[in-house]
Order: sequence, then C-alpha cells, then structure tokens
Amino acid sequence: MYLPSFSLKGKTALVTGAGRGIGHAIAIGYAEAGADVVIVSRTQSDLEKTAEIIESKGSKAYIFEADVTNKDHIEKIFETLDSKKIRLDILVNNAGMNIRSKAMDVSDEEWNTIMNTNLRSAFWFSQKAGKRMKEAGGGKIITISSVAGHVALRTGVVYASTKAAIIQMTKNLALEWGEYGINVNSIGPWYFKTPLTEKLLANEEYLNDILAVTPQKRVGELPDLVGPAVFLASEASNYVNGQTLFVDGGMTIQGF
Ligand SMILES: NC(=O)C1=CN([C@@H]2O[C@H](COP(=O)(O)OP(=O)(O)OC[C@H]3O[C@@H](n4cnc5c(N)ncnc54)[C@H](OP(=O)(O)O)[C@@H]3O)[C@@H](O)[C@H]2O)C=CC1
Ligand SMILES: C[C@H](O)[C@@H]1OC(=O)[C@H](O)[C@@H]1O
Repeated sequence: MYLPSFSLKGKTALVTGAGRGIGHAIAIGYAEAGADVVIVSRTQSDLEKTAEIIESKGSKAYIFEADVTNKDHIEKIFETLDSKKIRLDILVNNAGMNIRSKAMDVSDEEWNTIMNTNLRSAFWFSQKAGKRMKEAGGGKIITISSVAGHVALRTGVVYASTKAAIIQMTKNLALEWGEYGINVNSIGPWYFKTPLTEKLLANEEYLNDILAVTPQKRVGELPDLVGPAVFLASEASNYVNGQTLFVDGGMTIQGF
C-alpha cells in the first residue's frame, strides 16, 4: 500500500550539486517519486547524464550549469525559472565540498571556498526560493548538513563549522517561514561512498575507524538517503520543521 502523502507528483524540485553523488541520487529519487527536477552543478556532462535518467522516469529535467558560489549565477537561475513560469516547490541545498586541513594550516582561500560553497550558497538559494514559496503558499527547503555539524570529526574545522551553521540556519529559517507554510529541514549524513569520500573510504584503516564508531557497522548507501530526502520533500513531513535528520547508521548516538 503506497502512502499518497509521500508522492512528489506535480511538484518541481531544485537540487544543487545534482551532477554526482548524493545530489545525483536525490534528483533521481525525486523523479521516481513523480517530481520534475531542476539540476545545478558546474559540469554540463554530469548534468546531462542525470537529466537523461530523470527523463527516463517520465519527469522533466531542467539543466543549469552554474557555480553556486557565484551570486549572479544564482540570480540567473531564478530569473530563468520565473521567465519560464516554473514553480519551485522543493529546494535541496546539497552542493558542498571539503578541504581537510588541520586548523593551524587553514588558509584564507580555503576558508572562503568552503564557506561560500557549503553555507553562503545555501542561504542565497534559500532566500530566493523562500520568497517564491511564500508567494505560492508554501514549500520545502532541505539542506544537506553532516554529522560533522553535530559532533567533532577529524575532517576539518571549517567544513564542520559550515555544517553546524546549516543546522542553526535551518532552525532560524523554520522559525521565520513556518507561518508561510514553508518547511525548512536538514539531513545530516555520516559517511556515504561518493566522489567526495571514495579515496578516504578506500583506505582500509580509515574505513575500520569509521565502522568502529558506527553501530550499523557499514557506511551509507545512496538509497539510504533518498528515502529521508523524499519524506522531507513530501506532504508526509508537513508538520516537521527546523529539524536535522541524521542519516548515520547510529553514529551520532555512539557512546561507550
Ligand atoms: N559523501 C559523504 O559521506 C557526505 C557528504 N555530505 C554532504 O553531502 C553533500 C554532497 O556531497 P557528495 O555527494 O559526497 O559530494 P560530491 O563531491 O560527490 O558531489 C558534489 C556535487 O556538488 C557539486 N558542486 C560542488 N561545488 C559546486 C559549486 N561551487 N557550484 C555548483 N555545484 C557544485 C559537484 O559538481 P561540480 O564539481 O561539477 O560543480 C557535485 O555535483 C555535500 O554538502 C557534503 O558536504 C555530508 C556528509 C557526508
Ligand atoms: C562525514 C563528513 O561530512 C564527510 O567526511 C569527509 O571526509 C568529507 O569531507 C565530509 O567531511
């Protein structure tokens, strides 16, 4: 028995970083749930592959080759959506990156790149989508944070700071926009095998360290993330707001 409230039929979602990894999986999962998908990244060839799969599911794909750290690019995306009268029901701020420097070695350039990609872009996309969702009577905004925003990891203080900020931004936007029917939530993954992490996960010792603090004793598989992402994008989560859903195999509750 399929619960209709989980359907995304008739909805349009925008997913940043949809060319590879988690964003690619979420974009396709949304198409499978019935949504049309606006996909954004800097690599046209990746986007075309994602679009082909989305269209094979019977959904429309709208490609935007853009850099989320460039505010003009963000502006252009929304101007184009407006001109084409493409209504935005769901926004997934997924694009992100990391430079895993020790705190004492972080450069200004590294700080700016990580902050602009992971946090600043998510806010500008949210502000533009939020204005349109308010006019439309509601919408769903999901930002991909990380367990790194909740517990200390050895993967870099700047990245962790962006992910913690996303968790707080999620709460503040939910506080301001809840009355407009906008649900603002976040997903906090533990390790998933993607181009961002595949080199790390290929290191047996590092992988063993990960599994030692993961109750489910495995890293995440992309389908493990799609279900939570569909839930938070669907009407099934209409009374969930300001929350961060950790999809982590139990890692954040790991004690001793
Ligand atoms: N994989 C994991 O274990 C975890 C990942 N996360 C988070 O999940 C999100 C996705 O990560 P993951 O899929 O692993 O990463 P990947 O590096 O595999 O994919 C990142 C995607 O974002 C795009 N992207 C990166 N920078 C920009 C930019 N400036 N402008 C537009 N698009 C950009 C990339 O495309 P392109 O480079 O072509 O622009 C790519 O499509 C990130 O926010 C990450 O922090 C959180 C916890 C764990
Ligand atoms: C779990 C983290 O978000 C993930 O681990 C990494 O090494 C990546 O750089 C991210 O920090």
